[in-house]
Amino acid sequence: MGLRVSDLSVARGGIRVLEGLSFALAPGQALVLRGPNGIGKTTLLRTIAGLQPPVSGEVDAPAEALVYAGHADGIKATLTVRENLEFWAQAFGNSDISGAMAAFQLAPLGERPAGALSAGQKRRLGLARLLVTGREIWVLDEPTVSLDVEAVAMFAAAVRAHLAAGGLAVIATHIDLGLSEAEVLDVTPFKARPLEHDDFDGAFL
Ligand SMILES: Nc1ncnc2c1ncn2[C@@H]1O[C@H](COP(=O)(O)OP(=O)(O)OP(=O)(O)O)[C@@H](O)[C@H]1O
Repeated sequence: MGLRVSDLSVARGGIRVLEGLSFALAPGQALVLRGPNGIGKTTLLRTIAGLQPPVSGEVDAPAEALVYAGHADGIKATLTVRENLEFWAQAFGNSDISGAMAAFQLAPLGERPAGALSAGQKRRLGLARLLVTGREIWVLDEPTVSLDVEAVAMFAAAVRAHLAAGGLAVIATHIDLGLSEAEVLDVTPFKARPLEHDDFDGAFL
């Protein structure tokens, strides 16, 4: 089960931001997306995740194998850390949250309402959620925001374990995750050119 992106163009707010992107990932592979603020990484990830349609081109990935984690936490503030994970595990047809709790060292926070966590702790919970989904394709937008060095290492280890188990991941990040095995794609050269009018005069008439 892989992910293939072919000649993809994506738009935000009706304006094309990236065009002509192609890449393929096989099980066990990770791709890190780089590029300056506003270039279109979030837009690309949302398109890959099927949350918005492409302008043109194709994303070939089984939707039922994919999970997207974006900027919004999606954490239920009144549930405890443990209950949040149990809720998500159940939503994805799983029950065992122990691996996820351990990977992000959440046991000491298990009975705390998620609303009472710090930003970095919330992020750790949000990332732990990936593990309970059991899904193969992780599409992650800035997963390490608010994380300290130790938590970034937890995340990198979780990605590595995911890849070793035959998963794959596309990750937009500005920081070095220390994942030397990941391919890096700078999307800057794929910035969409301004639209050219076929009928230049017509635009003024
Ligand atoms: N709701 C919106 N309506 C219109 N344009 C938007 C909207 N949200 C973002 N944009 C614009 O779309 C472009 C692509 O944004 P996107 O969030 O995909 O970039 P990014 O590469 O993820 O940036 P960052 O590194 O800052 O997260 C930017 O120029 C941005 O200003």
